[in-house]
Amino acid sequence: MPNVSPAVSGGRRTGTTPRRRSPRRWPWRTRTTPCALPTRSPLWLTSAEPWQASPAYGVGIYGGGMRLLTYQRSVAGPRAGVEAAQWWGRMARDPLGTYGALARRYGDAVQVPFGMRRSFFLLSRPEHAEHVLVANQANYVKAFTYRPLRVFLGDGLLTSEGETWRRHRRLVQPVFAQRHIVAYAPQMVESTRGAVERWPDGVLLDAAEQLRRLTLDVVGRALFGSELAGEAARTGRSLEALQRAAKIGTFLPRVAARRGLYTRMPWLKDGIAHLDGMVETVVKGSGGELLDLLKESGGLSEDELRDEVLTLLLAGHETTAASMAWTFVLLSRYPAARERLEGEVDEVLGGRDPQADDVDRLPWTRAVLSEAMRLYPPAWTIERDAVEDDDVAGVRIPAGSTLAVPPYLLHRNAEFWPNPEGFQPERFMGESERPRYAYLPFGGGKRICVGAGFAMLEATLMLATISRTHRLDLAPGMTVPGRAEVTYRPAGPVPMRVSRR
Ligand code: HEM
Repeated sequence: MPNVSPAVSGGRRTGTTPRRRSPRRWPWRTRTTPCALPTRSPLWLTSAEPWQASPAYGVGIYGGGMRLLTYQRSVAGPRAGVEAAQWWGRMARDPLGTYGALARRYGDAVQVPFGMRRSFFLLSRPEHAEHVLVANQANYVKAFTYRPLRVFLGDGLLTSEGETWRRHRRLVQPVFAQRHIVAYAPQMVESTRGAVERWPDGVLLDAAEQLRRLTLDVVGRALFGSELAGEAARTGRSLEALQRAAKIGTFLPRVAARRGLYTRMPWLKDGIAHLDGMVETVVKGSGGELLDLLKESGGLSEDELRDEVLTLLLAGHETTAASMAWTFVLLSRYPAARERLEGEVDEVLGGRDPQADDVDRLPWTRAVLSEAMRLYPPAWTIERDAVEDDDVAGVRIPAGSTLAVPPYLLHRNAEFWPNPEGFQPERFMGESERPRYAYLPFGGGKRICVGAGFAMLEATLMLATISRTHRLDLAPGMTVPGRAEVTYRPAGPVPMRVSRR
């Protein structure tokens, strides 16, 4: 983030002119050349090729000296200098809230200057997402915001690029093919049934913790043949630390090694040591199908194998746990949707636990999950850096810019989602006229979530298995705030009363 410090200039009172408070001005702002077109005017937004018409200028203090910075402004947004710096300050504290505020103030495409002549673009229309993630995906790499995560996940699928990413993806993808993942269904149901039977009737439990434990158990057993449920509480805390570090690290310069992060965030060390230990245990274990495949491929070095195992363990349980927690919170708030869900589960399953081929016969159950992921997408933002200049559905993007296409904003764009804040699973029943990229909980293009099919199967089976016998009710008077870091999840414990149906 640029180091911009405000200064104040005031005029001395002369003669007998009545005392008037002179407006305080930022000195560089008085010298700023305004855009030829006002950035917030509708004219500006409808101009045929606005970026050709006028660059925007900003002056700020960078690297100790005052410099004039030019930004090719193609869409509305805060001005370079203090105004942009204030937004960056907000973003560091509350990224999701600030993205929402920027979109409300400036519209579906927002440009926020940062650093030396670079810009961040916040794009929240389906055609933006389609262009960046699919149509011209070759022009985009994972954004610099993934840099702190990369320090820990290294060459794992989530954070690698280029030939390394292609090699890993070719290895891992076959394990997640539809015909393969149905074989994990019995394990998913067995783990869920085991967990649910241990829940004492009528007692308040932390649902977030219980569901994290369950998803870690499923991923550990199904993919790696390891029992990890007992590690869930510590893993949860380690992940909290990792996510916080990833958020803070985005705003630190030169974060390229663990040591650099530990110096600034010593509290991180314990958590990372725990995750490393867990990966070590998994790698040394006898393995599930995925681990065997990764080991036997001969295509991965030892370090790459560890990076991949850690990536799949983390990406594969935290996201599903968050979406399950949000789903139960919503069901507790919307009893009619819950009754319909229980009715469907009772009718289709007739008193037994579900199997993989029941999933197609549980449309309302799947719609409930899809709607929960619309309102609370665990991967709430997707970010890329542009390699070359581009034109994203009318927004001119200079090379080196960073772009965010946040599912959180796309999923709440009122143009495509009437009553965007309402929980209405019926939106997902039957065909829809919506553009394909108005909904992208699993991303899109070549970097689409490799575990999407696994996650949907797991979540549907879990929800049906739990709802067949149990109900979860949010403790009276509880509100559940979210925390958006790498994932968007409940900010703390989610106390819910478990009762047998
Ligand atoms: C509800 C659950 C899940 C959600 C919402 C989710 C969401 C996402 C999204 C949006 C991406 C794309 C990120 C980007 O383009 O920058 C992604 C990537 C990925 N996800 Fe998931 N995910 C879920 C579950 C899983 C599961 C169960 C696994 C594995 C067991 C998994 C493994 C991965 C991996 C390895 C990547 C990186 C893929 C690549 O870049 O090639 N995810 N996920």
